[in-house]
Amino acid sequence: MDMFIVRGGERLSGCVSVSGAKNSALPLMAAALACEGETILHSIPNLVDVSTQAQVLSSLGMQVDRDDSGALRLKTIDETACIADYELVRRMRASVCVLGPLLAKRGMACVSLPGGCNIGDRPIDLHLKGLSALGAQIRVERGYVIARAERLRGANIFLGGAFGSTATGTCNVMTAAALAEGVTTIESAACEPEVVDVGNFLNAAGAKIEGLGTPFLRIEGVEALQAVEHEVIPDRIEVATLMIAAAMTRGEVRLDGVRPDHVTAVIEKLRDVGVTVVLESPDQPGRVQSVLTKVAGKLKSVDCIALPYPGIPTDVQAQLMSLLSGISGISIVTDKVFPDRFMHASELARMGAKIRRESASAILNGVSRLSGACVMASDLRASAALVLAGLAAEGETVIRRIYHLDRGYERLEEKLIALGANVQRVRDEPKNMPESLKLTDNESRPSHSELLDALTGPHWNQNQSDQRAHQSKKSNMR
Ligand SMILES: CC(=O)N[C@H]1[C@@H](OP(=O)(O)OP(=O)(O)OC[C@H]2O[C@@H](n3ccc(=O)[nH]c3=O)[C@H](O)[C@@H]2O)O[C@H](CO)[C@@H](O)[C@@H]1O
Ligand SMILES: C=C(OP(=O)(O)O)C(=O)O
Repeated sequence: MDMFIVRGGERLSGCVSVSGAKNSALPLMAAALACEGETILHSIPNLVDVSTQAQVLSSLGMQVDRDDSGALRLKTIDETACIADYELVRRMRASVCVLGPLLAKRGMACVSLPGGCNIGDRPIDLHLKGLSALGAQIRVERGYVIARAERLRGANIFLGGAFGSTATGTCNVMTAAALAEGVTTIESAACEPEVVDVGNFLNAAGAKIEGLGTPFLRIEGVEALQAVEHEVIPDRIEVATLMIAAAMTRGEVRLDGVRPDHVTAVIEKLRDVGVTVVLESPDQPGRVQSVLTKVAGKLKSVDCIALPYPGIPTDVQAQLMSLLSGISGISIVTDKVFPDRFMHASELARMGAKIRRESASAILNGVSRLSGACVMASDLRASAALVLAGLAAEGETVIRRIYHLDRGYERLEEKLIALGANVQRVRDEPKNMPESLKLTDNESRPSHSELLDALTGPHWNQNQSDQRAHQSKKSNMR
């Protein structure tokens, strides 16, 4: 297992390019199951999740190769397979996206209930509701969704749940409906750009989907989909993460290959905080372009709420919390998509953040500077939030269980290093722990002497007699 050692305090500056979107790439790969011929996907990021999805698809009879240009080529060579095994599917959420295409194309599917980031309740009832409405017979047995259908038939489907719509669920139902007989309408469809990307891919392959990007989709089923070549959209979550990294280090960073209209809510929030964000072509936000993020003056605390698109993405909530933890004043961060997605709060607290949880919100009392510590990544975006906190913190931060990060960011540390950050990837072994975080018993805690220094050091507002008392206590303790 690897860990990161981040030495904080470097101001990020320079330019990096954004990778293709993970949350587009994965359902797109699954949608290739529904097509005849060879699908070619460009700008698929090189991620652990992408190789897991490739393994899921190989187990379902697809040949998946990366060619010399970096494009992913996917072709069905055996249509008889229909079991997506627990061992693979448990590793990530998007593997459930094979369910709709399998049912529509092969008439049967046996797919393990999916895994994914541990960010709260993640049922798939809406996926199953939509596919059942299309005429599939579905049972959940021993951890698997077992589904059959002769020919799916169009239906009117409402995909809204308690916390909005479902992104992967919309991809599943939309792909199945594209090959169903007759017309399907989906109300409360997810509007996320990644869902639109999958819809555009299906339309290029011959599907008839109207209303993409709105909550109402009308899908006229077709007999077959013909494989096409497709370019994955830029990763808006990576864009937001790097913009926040620039803000937290008071840096100046240009990102190439951004769709600004996919991150409008984040840009607006950063501007509220006092960050300057300059678009290359402000009159054409729907065009892929460069975006400059820089900080000149003082930053201020703000409240923010993670919502379904076009709101602030829940996948950026942790990174924003990291930013706001280090800005003086009170900020309230609320997550209306995953109300329990606050695993990063206790780790940020190790770095000095003052955070109080209240149901779906975290109340932050921003500190002037976070301090380096040894922290544990709990999920993908929590990992990113901790890396950002480490960049801004005083001293060294060790982030363990960085494998979460590798699921969803392509070469993040390389990009940060290119921008001037001091980040090192090392094996998670006691010998690699930096001196500042080492203890004699090889645990990653500060030494007793450092703790005593903190108790008696100059950071206190003490009168002289208090200081003398602390000093004498310190010598007794030694
Ligand atoms: C691979 C992928 O694309 N992952 C993204 C996708 O996850 P994913 O598609 O799993 O997330 P959903 O959009 O389905 O979940 C949104 C909300 O709906 C609820 N829900 C979902 C499905 C369902 O059948 N029933 C139900 O109640 C969820 O618990 C959650 O509260 O969208 C999330 C929300 O933007 C992002 O955080 C994930 O990064
Ligand atoms: C939650 C995420 O991923 P997944 O849905 O694959 O768990 C994410 O990308 O932040």
